[in-house]
Amino acid sequence: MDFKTLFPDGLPTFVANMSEAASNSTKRSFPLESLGPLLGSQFNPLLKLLMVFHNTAGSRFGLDTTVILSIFGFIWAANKIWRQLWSTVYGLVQTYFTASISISNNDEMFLHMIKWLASQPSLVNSRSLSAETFSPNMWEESEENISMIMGRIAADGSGINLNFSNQESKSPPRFTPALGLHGFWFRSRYFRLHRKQESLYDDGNASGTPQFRDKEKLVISCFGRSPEPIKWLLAHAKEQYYADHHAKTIVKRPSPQNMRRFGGRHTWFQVANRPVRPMSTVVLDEKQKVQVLTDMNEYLHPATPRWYANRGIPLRRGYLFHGPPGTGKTSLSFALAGVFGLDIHVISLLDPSLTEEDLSALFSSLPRRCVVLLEDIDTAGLARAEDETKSGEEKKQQRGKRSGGKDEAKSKDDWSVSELARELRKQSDTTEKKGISLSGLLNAIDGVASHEGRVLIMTTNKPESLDDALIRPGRVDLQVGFTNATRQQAVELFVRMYEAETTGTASAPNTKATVPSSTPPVTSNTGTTTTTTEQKDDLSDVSTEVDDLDTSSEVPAATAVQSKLSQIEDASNESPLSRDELVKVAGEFGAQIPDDMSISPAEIQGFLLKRKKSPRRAAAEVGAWAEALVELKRSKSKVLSVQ
Ligand SMILES: Nc1ncnc2c1ncn2[C@@H]1O[C@H](COP(=O)(O)OP(=O)(O)OP(=O)(O)O)[C@@H](O)[C@H]1O
Repeated sequence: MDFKTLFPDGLPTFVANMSEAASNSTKRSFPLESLGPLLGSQFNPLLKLLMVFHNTAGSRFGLDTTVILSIFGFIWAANKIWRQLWSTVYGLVQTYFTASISISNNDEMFLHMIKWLASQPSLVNSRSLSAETFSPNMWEESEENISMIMGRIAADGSGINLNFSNQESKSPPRFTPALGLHGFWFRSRYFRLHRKQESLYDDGNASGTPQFRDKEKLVISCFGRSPEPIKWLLAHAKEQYYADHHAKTIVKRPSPQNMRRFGGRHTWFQVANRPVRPMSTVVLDEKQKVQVLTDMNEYLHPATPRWYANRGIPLRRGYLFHGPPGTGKTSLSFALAGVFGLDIHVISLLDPSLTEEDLSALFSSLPRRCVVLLEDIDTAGLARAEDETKSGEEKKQQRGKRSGGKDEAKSKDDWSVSELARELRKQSDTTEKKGISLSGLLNAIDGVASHEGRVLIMTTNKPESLDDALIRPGRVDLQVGFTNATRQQAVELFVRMYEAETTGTASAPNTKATVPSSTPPVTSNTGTTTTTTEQKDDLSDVSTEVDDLDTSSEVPAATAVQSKLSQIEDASNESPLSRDELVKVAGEFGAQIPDDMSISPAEIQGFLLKRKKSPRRAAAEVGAWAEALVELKRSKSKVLSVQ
């Protein structure tokens, strides 16, 4: 660096100038321009700007820029010191005067806390939020959404059909505190929430490619040396999460394979949260119902684990529900889960991604008490491994048969290309169809490391095709047989279908209706048929009016649609039946169901649903329908002539 150009008058003169400028505040002539060569040409514009500011501040406002710069410097230094001090004090307070609990997003507790935080107005109105799409399920539709849907008319121009095209637009996103620090009050206490995200190196995802995976964590802290207040908060959040649990049955299924690997709450995911199915809605022989209820109640009793342990019996209970399709096996499973307030975990053994290891992991991550439902166990293709089923001699014989009776097998060296290709295909087929073997399933349900406390329900349409090992006592403790509907059950289904409409109560019905001894010709019941024809006439009148509706403006049309809809409903509804009438019509209905039990409750329910507001019409039409259905089954056709 050329000091001569930098300090043409010599360094002492420069220093003297500097001190003169500093001491002479009236002149305010700090030689900023002399810094130019010192800083280099790239700082010239900045220096010029500073000089303009320096000159303006000095000449116009009488300010000394050195003082301003000193103030800024002081503020910066003070800020630095304050921050340092704050972080030291904060660290000390955090270490010695606060308690904290951290929750990983691998745990259910994370969901409880997030749901609770999302319901806190102070937090959802904060400036730093994270938004997520949140779709309420069928039973959580808001009033506002319902009226919005009711107000929209389908694009088919009918003027009466509802339109769901933008149903999602009205469900607001869910807001939760964003990543970072937040503070909130709960029961007069101040809590701090730190929502963190960490990236973890995951070396074996489903695709086999290593990658980074984000993992979230919530750290909740409060003042004081005891974590008790945080525990109360967590307990409260959990309570809120399960607030309506007594009225709902949570249905879970195994998570997708790439999630299952992470274990914990990622093993199972919730697919539904539906209202509890009342036991009374399952039409089944009362004795069987009571038997299974009592058995399960006894098993779930808090004293039972000790009783089992004292006798060295593993704490497991298994039920087999068998019977034709649509006879109520799944319905009873859900009703039982509802009665005992248990979650239901449904596993499909046909899931191609399910391995035996997965199955064991799924069983071992079940909650303490729950219902595990293995549906249609006969279709799962469970096979004993070849070694389990065949003796060595049998296998030898079979090999002999395969080689066409020749003793010496062809050496692999002698294979033709086509034989080689066939063998390779066979091998790849067997690897693809590996799935779950019988021993794999048995191991998962009652192996040494298997979960205790669960209730296992297996359903099947073909109990005779099940392996003896699967249904031996200890694995299946109680069998419940379901049959197609008897006449009496048809009566019960009928009463249950129309009861709410007639008496206003759907729960705890007391079906006193019985099938009359003689079958009355209800189809030729002229009174009923006349009513139906009249209703059809009414309906066509209303439809014509509805076609004339002006749908160009949405709001008046919405009101008009609602009023027309209620007119149509009124027209299709029959006059309400009194309790006695209902019992009588139900009896007439039941009497027309074939007594050879060839129709399932699901089929009867389907028939009634199509006439859900017309009990008399249902009773009038059931004879023809049942006849057509029986004929259809006999001819093995799939096309219904009467519905
Ligand atoms: N016994 C019954 N009581 C009341 N409703 C029944 C009964 N059986 C069937 N249903 C009705 O029929 C429908 C199908 O019943 P569900 O799924 O329970 O039959 P399933 O025996 O499990 O059939 P699948 O063997 O095909 O699985 C349900 O909507 C249910 O309400």
